[in-house]
Amino acid sequence: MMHLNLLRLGACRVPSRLMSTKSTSVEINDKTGVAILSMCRPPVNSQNVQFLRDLKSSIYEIENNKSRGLILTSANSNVFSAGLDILEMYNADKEQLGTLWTELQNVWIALYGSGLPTAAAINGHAPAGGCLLATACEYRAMLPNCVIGLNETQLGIIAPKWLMSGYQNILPQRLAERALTQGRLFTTEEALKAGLIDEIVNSKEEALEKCLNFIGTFAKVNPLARSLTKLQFRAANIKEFEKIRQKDVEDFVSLASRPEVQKVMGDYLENLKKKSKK
Ligand SMILES: CCCCCC/C=C\CC(=O)SCCNC(=O)CCNC(=O)[C@H](O)C(C)(C)COP(=O)(O)OP(=O)(O)OC[C@H]1O[C@@H](n2cnc3c(N)ncnc32)[C@H](O)[C@@H]1OP(=O)(O)O
Repeated sequence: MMHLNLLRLGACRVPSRLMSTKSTSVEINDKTGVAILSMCRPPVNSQNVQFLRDLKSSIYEIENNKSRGLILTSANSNVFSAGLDILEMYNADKEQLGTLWTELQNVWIALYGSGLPTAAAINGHAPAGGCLLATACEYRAMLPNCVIGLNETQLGIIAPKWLMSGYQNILPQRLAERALTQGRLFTTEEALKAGLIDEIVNSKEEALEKCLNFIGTFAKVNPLARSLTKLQFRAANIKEFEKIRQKDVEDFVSLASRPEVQKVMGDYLENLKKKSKK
């Protein structure tokens, strides 16, 4: 069914502009002005340095092109994003770890601090860094039988405060604290109940349609007023992040390079590989 807001945005088959990088592709519908940013780094959109750089440049390109909104999704059929590429954290030297973390920060601030309406069409699993991207957006529609959450404590690592901002924007404090300390991954159904996602959908197409509808709710709102209002809500988290940005990289490098943390990562990787061979 074609929804009212979709009609307001004039969604129909119209020419689209395409832009792409090695691991992202962007389609901007000329009529709606809404950009669909697809992550395409098979098999699981794990976030290595190049992928994060591509994502950042696509986000800024969409912002600079004066798109009407941004929908983040995955070109992979069952994973939105598996989070940071553990292969790039395991046995990495301090410089590599610092670069990876800096690029993750850059992507987060580009998305969380975007003035555009942002929505995530979560068409697959979204653990850790995948959840980070989804919760940086303003709206989430997700497919059933998937998981989403910040499971860092299960890897022996700690999500810094800025990384928790998405959770804190969305979940009640008590629930956010419990989920983070447990390293809990929510099923789609649990995520809806907790308020971590907005809707459950049956297909990627429906997820995109719901996201487009969400963006359509702003069709009659002045874009600058909307954007400044959004950023006022996010200003305290952004300011706090900018204050600790450099130290946060140092903390990550120091923690991630500890032998006991490297051992947990190595074991975790091995289990992932064993599981995928079954
Ligand atoms: C020190 C301070 C740090 C602070 C905070 C850190 C912030 C973010 C941290 C992170 O993002 S850490 C990454 C955490 N990610 C995960 O725990 C997810 C792990 N992956 C999975 O659970 C599953 O892969 C999946 C996403 C549910 C998908 O399952 P599926 O069955 O579809 O695919 P698999 O067979 O498991 O995997 C295919 C293939 O990909 C490899 N792989 C999966 N995830 C990662 C990853 N994150 N990094 C690198 N590689 C990954 C997996 O090993 C398989 O490889 P092959 O065996 O085929 O070679």
